Amino acid sequence: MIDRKRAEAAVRELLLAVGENPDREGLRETPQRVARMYEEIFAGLHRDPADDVKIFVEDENDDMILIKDIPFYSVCEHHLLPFFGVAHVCYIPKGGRVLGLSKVARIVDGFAKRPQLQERLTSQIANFIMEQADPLGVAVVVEAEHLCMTMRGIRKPGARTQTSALRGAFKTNAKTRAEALALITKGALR
Ligand SMILES: Nc1nc2c(ncn2[C@@H]2O[C@H](COP(=O)(O)OP(=O)(O)OP(=O)(O)O)[C@@H](O)[C@H]2O)c(=O)[nH]1
Ligand SMILES: [Zn+2]
Repeated sequence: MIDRKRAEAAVRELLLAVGENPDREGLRETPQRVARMYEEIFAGLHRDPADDVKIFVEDENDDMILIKDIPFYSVCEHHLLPFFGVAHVCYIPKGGRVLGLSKVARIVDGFAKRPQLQERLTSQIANFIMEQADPLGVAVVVEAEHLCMTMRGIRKPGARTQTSALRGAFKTNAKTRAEALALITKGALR
């Protein structure tokens, strides 16, 4: 669990360090509030993503399944600023084993709610689905905007980073990969 008291003390210390007065009216409850917020936005550190898995066996279904535009909010581990966007998760079930649709979004959330790197978020989702559902393949594409690149530093608002992780058939079979990437990037479902 997150050590709330320690987080509160650290936020108070940070306010002092930046030259603020943590005892002024508007800031008095801020350390508690921020500590509570960290419990929420870093909840994935203390949850087993396997708890979010539910698998159904669906008649030897081996057709591609794409869950598109799953919104997520994460925190970049370099600056502790948000990065956010959408994840697209595509997989081909094996032996009819399909994941509950909402569970895919829960898996994305669980890995997003930690100090993260976009590349690691992308590969963790793909690896986890491979381990848990043992599908023929998984393709995960994540598109995000990083506040550390837009509100500070290089300041390039609108710059978006796209990362992908391909496993199984999506890695080995160019046609399967092209089909998935076309569905994802062309917005066939929009
Ligand atoms: N690969 C990758 N880089 C990231 C991610 N989030 C932030 N970064 C980058 O991490 C790098 C950290 O660079 P540093 O030079 O250590 O930090 P900095 O001086 O604050 O860098 P600037 O952002 O360029 O001002 C920056 O280039 C960020 O854009 C991510 O999810 N993946
Ligand atoms: Zn950053």
